[in-house]
Amino acid sequence: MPAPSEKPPAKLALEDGAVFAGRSIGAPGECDGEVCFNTSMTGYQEILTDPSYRGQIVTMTYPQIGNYGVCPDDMESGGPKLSGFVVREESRVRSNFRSNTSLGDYLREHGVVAIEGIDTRALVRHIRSKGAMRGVLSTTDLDDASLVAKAKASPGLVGRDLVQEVSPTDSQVWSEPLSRWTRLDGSGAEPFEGDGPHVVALDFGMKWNIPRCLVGQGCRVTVVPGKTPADEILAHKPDGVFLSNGPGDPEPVAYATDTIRSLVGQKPIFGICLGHQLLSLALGAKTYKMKFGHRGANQPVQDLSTGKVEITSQNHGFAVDADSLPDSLEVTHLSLNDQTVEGVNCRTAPAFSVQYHPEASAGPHDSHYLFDRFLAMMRQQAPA
Ligand SMILES: NC(=O)CC[C@H](N)C(=O)O
Repeated sequence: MPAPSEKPPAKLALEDGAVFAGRSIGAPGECDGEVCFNTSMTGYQEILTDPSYRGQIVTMTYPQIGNYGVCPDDMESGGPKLSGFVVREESRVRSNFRSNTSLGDYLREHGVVAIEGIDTRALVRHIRSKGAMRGVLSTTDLDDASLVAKAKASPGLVGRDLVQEVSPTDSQVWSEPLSRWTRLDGSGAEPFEGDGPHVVALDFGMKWNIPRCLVGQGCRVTVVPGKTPADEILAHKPDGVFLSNGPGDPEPVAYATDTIRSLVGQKPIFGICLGHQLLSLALGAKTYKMKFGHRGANQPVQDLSTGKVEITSQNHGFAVDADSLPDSLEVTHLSLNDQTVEGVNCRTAPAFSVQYHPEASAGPHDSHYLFDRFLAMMRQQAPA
């Protein structure tokens, strides 16, 4: 790894004129996107490859990133999906028998523009007080005025369908189980096609740990593109339909809300994150853009049905508006940080969803029980 003095200069500029100068730790080039921050201490690899970060420049609040390298087992998709990456300091050493490459080499290999050496605390305080902002990260243009102009011209997230950039074009049967490093019982990880309830997963940019968890529950899992219409989904004869996470604003993904609306009541449905927002929209609720969102592995959520608090992994910048819920939807989970909606249940049909990530990766496993709830719902609805 090059010494800090040998790393080329890089700059991050925000649309409001703030500019942060640092050093490049990734590929040469320039990217734009919404600048957000994640408070996880670990999980940078899962964050880099989570397709929900499409269109975003992610800042890690934890000050040193890269310490445990990059491991082939910890991918959440086929490669980085975000726009750019910001850290306080890239670790000079990587120490992990599971890793096969360093963070910097991985970023360069995949063309990710990334910066270190900026005051990430100042950047995060800026975004927290002023709200999420568009930005530009560059190693090729270091002129402040030019960068700020480019940040202002960046399209942002609102009103764009980013799902189509990360959703697959073909269906596949999923057989990869949880890696043995994340299995709660520590057992091996041979490919496995479950013989339990058949789940058709609508992939809007799905994190791979979700189908791994479903297979871990014994489910047979068929992953289909996010644009798959209802009749094609039903032709797979599913016992349940899963709605995945995914990037950007849920409102423009109208083809998915139409599909979901016609599936509600026909099959048990479980949605995570974007899937939760799309289910809520399909049933008549509204979504809105949050000031700076929830991203981290330490977000407290209360399950209102049990009163229990779970610490959750989250990544979202939009949310379901509690005041817009139709009578058919009830709030089941609340954020204890800001009282926003974290889960809903349909009163009239077997369908529920959460705004956070029970598949963890990275993050705590407190919410894994939601996969059990989905399994129980499918078993209950199955014809005798
Ligand atoms: N992880 C997700 O599915 C994110 C959902 C949506 N893109 C948001 O930012 O709110």
